[in-house]
Amino acid sequence: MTEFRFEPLARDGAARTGRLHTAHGVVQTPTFMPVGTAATVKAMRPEEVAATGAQIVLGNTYHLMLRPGAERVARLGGLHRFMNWPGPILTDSGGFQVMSLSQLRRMDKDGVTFRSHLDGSEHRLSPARSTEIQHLLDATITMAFDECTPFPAEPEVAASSMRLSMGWAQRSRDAFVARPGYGQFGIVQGSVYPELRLESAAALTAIGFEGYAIGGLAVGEGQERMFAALDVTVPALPDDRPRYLMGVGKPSDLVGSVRRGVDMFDCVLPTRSGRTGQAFTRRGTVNLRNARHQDDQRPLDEECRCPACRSYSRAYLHHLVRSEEVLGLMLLTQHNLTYYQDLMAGLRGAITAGTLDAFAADFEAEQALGDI
Ligand SMILES: CC(C)(C)OC(=O)NCc1c[nH]c2nc(N)[nH]c(=O)c12
Ligand SMILES: [Zn+2]
Repeated sequence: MTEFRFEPLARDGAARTGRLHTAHGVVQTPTFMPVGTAATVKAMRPEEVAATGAQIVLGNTYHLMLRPGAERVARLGGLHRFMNWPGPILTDSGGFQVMSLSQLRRMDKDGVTFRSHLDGSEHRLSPARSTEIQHLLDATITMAFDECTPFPAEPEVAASSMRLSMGWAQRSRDAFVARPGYGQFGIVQGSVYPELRLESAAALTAIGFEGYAIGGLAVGEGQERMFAALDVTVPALPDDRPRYLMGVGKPSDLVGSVRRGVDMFDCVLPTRSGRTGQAFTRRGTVNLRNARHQDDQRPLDEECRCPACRSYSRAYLHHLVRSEEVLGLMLLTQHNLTYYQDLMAGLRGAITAGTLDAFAADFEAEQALGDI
C-alpha cells in the first residue's frame, strides 16, 4: 500500500524537484494544479487535462457541498469516479470560498454559517465538517479549514485571524481520518507580517501535517511582498514535506516562487483568462480579441505542442473568440494549461540540470519581448 511521501530529488539554490507519492499516483514537483472547481476543469475532458501534462487537479469543498452534495458524491463512488480523473485530487477546504462567494454569512469561533449563492439555502462549515466533506469526496489531499485573512489587514487583525485558523487547523487534524496514500495539509496565514508567518508555521509544524500550504497571499499585496513573505515562511517549514502556494499565479509568480522553494501551485488564471481570449505564451500574454490577429495565418505559438497551436491560425482563434464560440473556450484553455505545464516541466528540468538562474533569466527576457 502506498504511503503518502514527499521524496526530494534535485536541488538548485532554495528550489528543489521532488516526487509526491500518493494513493492515486505520483506527482512530479514543482507542479501546477489546474482548478476543477465543480468537479470539472472547465471546457476540458479529463483525457485532455492529462495530455497537457497535469498530474493532479484541485476541487472545491464549498462548491461540491452545495451541488451535487458531498454525501451524493460519496454514494456515487467518490470524486475520482464521478469526474473520471483517476489521478490525485486536492480539495480546498471551503472557508476561503465562503468568504468570497456567499452572502449572508455569520462567522463565529467554531466556523461559518452561510447561505448558498445558488439557492439561498443555509449551510454550516466547521473544521470537522469541512474535513468530513473532503473525506466523503475521497480527496487525495485534504486542506485544513482556515480563514483567508483579507488584505490589507492591521497586525492585530491579522494576528487574531491567523490564531483562529491555527485553532481550526488543530480541529481539522483531529477530524482527519488517516489512510495510506492520503494526506492533509495545514495552511500558513499571517498576512505580510514576518513574525505572524513564523508563529503560524511553528503552530502547524507542531500539529504535524503531511504537507504545508501558504495561504493568504496573492490577495492584492503584489509580487514583491508575496516573495518577501515566501522568503520568511518557506525556510520555517519542514524540508521533507511539500510546500503549496495557494491561488498562485501568473507565470512570473511561478518562476519566482519555485526559486524560493515552493513545490505546488493552483490558480484559475490559465483556465479563466483562456475563456476570455487571453493566451499565455513564451513572449508574454496575447489578447486574441484584438483585431490585429484577424488576418494572421501564424499559429499562436510556433513552439507550442497543443492542439490550438498545431492545427489553427491566430485568425481562426480570433474569429472563435469574437464569435464567443465554444471551441474558442476549449482551444484557449488547452493552450494555456499546456503552456503552464511546459513552464513547470522547464523549471523541473532546469533544477535537475542546475541551470535555474539561467532558465529564469531567459524566461524574463523572452516575456519582455512581447508578442509580435
Ligand atoms: C485571490 C486569489 C484567489 C488569487 O488568491 C488567494 O486568495 N490566495 C489565498 C488562497 C487561495 N485559496 C485559498 N484557500 C484557502 N483555504 N486559504 C487561502 O488563504 C487561500
Ligand atoms: Zn498552444
